[in-house]
Amino acid sequence: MGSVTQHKVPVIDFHKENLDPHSSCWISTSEHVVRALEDYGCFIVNYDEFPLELHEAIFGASQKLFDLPIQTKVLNTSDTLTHGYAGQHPIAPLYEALGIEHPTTPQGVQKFTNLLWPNGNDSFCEIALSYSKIAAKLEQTVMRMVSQSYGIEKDYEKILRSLTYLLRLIKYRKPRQNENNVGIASHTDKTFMSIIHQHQVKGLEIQTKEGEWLPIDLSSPSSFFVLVGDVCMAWTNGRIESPEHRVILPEGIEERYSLGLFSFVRDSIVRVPEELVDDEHPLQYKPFDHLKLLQFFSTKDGKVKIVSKYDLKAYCGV
Ligand SMILES: O=C(O)CCC(=O)C(=O)O
Ligand SMILES: [Fe+2]
Repeated sequence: MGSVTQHKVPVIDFHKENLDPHSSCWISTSEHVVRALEDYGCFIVNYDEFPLELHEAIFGASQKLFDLPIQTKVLNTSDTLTHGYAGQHPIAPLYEALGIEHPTTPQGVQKFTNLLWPNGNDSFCEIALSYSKIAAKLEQTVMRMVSQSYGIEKDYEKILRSLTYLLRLIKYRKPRQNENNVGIASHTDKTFMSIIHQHQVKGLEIQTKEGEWLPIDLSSPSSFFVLVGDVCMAWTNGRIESPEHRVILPEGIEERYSLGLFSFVRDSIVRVPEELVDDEHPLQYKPFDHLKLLQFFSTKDGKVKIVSKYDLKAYCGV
């Protein structure tokens, strides 16, 4: 009988001391982060810097947003695929989402707020901006650790100059009779990186490389889920892989709210850094344009297709 390994998504604490790049624990934390990403493509982070009040505030704000009439919510359109309102889709009937473009800037949140609340909503602006800045900082800390470990900081600086964010606010309603409880079917994110936060109700699951589904338990209000998108997988020449994930709504819940801070590389070609290509690691992905990748994986009516990481090879595989 072979031994059975119990897989568990790694949990890493980020606090003041290990977030100082000059500290000795920065190095050990970086090693932990890189190992988690290489093994699972994701990890849970307990992020000390995140205030409890902001957790309550952003989900309170999100609830009010989804309570707006549908005619108002559909005003949230975008020139960029997957960046605007999504809902009532036959393949994901429980899922509804709105997207704030450039949410780490006052102009970005203001533009979104003006559209949905023509009489203004300063509190929403303030909350969405504070939340997005903290989540973006978390992503950048993680990627600094990764790029330092791989010796590709210069390449990361270049990516960072072209990086734009989208804050997606998501609501899943409970299934009606005869509907199944799949909130979002198995997929990998077509992002550079994704940072997920949730409110009380569980349901997010990831698939390990061995094919096992693991629940993501974000039990504390300061827990976040960091996951690699397909674009980061290609950029690291497959050193880290984007994990398949899905949302299965637990029995008996009324609804589930979550938030995704997603990053995209705009107006710049993504190339695998030379340092990550050698005899042992031949080049796997050709240089590509992130927004064209979104187009490649979208249907004619502008909806993103639910596809896996293996499909990326069809777009930019060598
Ligand atoms: O709601 C969640 O927890 C995850 C959402 C997700 O995977 C996505 O929007 O791509
Ligand atoms: Fe996702």
